[in-house]
Amino acid sequence: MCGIVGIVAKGPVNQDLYDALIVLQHRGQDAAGIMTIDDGMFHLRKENGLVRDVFRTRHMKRLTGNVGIGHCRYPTAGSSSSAEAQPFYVNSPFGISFAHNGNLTNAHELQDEVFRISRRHINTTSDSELLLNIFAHALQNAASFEVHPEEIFAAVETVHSKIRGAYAVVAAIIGNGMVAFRDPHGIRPLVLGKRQTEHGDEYMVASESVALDAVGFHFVRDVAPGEAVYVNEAGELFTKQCASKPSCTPCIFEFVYFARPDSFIDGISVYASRVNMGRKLGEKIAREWSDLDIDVVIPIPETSMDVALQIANTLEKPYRQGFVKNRYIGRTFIMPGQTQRRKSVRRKLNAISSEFKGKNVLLVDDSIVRGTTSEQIIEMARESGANKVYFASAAPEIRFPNVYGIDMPSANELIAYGREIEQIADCIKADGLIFQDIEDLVEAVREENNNLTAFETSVFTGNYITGDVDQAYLESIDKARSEKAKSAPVVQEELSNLEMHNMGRNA
Ligand SMILES: O=P(O)(O)OC[C@H]1O[C@H](OP(=O)(O)OP(=O)(O)O)[C@H](O)[C@@H]1O
Ligand SMILES: NC(=O)CC[C@H](N)C(=O)O
Ligand SMILES: [Mg+2]
Repeated sequence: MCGIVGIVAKGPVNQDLYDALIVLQHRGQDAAGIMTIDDGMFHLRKENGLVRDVFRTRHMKRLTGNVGIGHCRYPTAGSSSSAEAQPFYVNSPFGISFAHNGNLTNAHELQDEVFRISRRHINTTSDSELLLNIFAHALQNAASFEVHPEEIFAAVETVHSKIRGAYAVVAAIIGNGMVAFRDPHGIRPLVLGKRQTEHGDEYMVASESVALDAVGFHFVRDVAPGEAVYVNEAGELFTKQCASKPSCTPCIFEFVYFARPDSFIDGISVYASRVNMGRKLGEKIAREWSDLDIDVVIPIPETSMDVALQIANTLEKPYRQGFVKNRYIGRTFIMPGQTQRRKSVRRKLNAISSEFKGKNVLLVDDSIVRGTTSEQIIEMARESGANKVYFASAAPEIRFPNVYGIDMPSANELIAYGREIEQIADCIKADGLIFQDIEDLVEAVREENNNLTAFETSVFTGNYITGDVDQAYLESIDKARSEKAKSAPVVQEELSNLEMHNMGRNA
């Protein structure tokens, strides 16, 4: 997952973009970037690292201008070279900078077309750079220097017709303004916000509504699946549905894990959906484990806390904080390699022994993906003297790779792949293990907005909403992006890709 943001304001946007990226940090910890437009020039700073480390005062001072976009990255395609940090940039037409959350499923086929037909060179292995070039080529024939909104929307229509996969995009065009659009299935989230000033209205788009809150924009609405939003430099807003058959099927994993609880996605409070998940799972535990003597419910910080509290309420059992999270360590799951992920669990979480000693504990997590966290946490609970250790997951068993912006390319790496629940329990050494049912998960989220009829649930069901994902594609991403592939020497070479960054005229 990545975080994207874009602002067209009446004054400098650098600080607001930075503050928005800080609250979107949970969506991508590998790299961050901001590109602003000032006086017909782009100013760019992007680098590997957390937002707070990438931007120093000297960079912020150079990021001048009233229009800009930002990105924090969690790679799902290409390499983790800083050259693939975003925003990306092309010089033609006009000069376009571009940031993308999601993952394309037909990037490979398009690569050849972009070179042979569009005569455009892609200098990285990033699917986002490819997407930018498809958009740029579609806009190439705009009639005048000042692009008409209809020309922007026609370019987005072309993008929709060529691209498959998940994409929430924001772009800034020199001399024109900001464009944002969302894929026709609405897999990745995107919201529109507005701020009124004495000089006129300012607009902002962001991956999550929490970014609007952080910088004082009020939430206007979600960008609809397939829709494009264009704000010109004068601050006028234009919108158009650019997909022929849009449908709203957001990624359910946003609600399970990715998004912050204080965000709203497609009319759904992420927090409320997690409370509902806790209630549903609590009811299942009460039904199926009525004979178990659970003394205490303990969350595995941070994301599962809202779920665990509701499970405790439903079971009428005490809720206790048995693990303390080190506030300076980021999310484990979105770290780039398994070695780093394994090491970080114990650095990040420490047990309060008194909460475990002699007790039958029910540990709760939002999901079990590779089993990195659950296995170590159960070991820690036992070292702290727990009697029995039961484990509950607010998401069902994850058995299928993700192709839409979550870096889970390889079924073999998923602990539930090819295993029944008892076997998974054996692997993580739990005395009992229970998963949410998929119907209950969907219902928990849908309860908050009945207008949504379906979600992107492929990691649980193997049904990919875009309908174009076959075994050959899954094998190709497994080959390219599995842990084994990532540790192969070829990736090291890839890291030395030309790191073509552009700091603008004043660099
Ligand atoms: O089975 P695994 O492969 O370990 O993945 C699942 C775990 O990873 C995530 O936590 P993470 O530490 O990323 O973030 P959090 O602090 O938001 O819970 C998630 O909340 C689970 O705890
Ligand atoms: N997680 C994401 O949204 C990733 C965006 C893009 N596919 C990249 O790898 O950079
Ligand atoms: Mg977690």
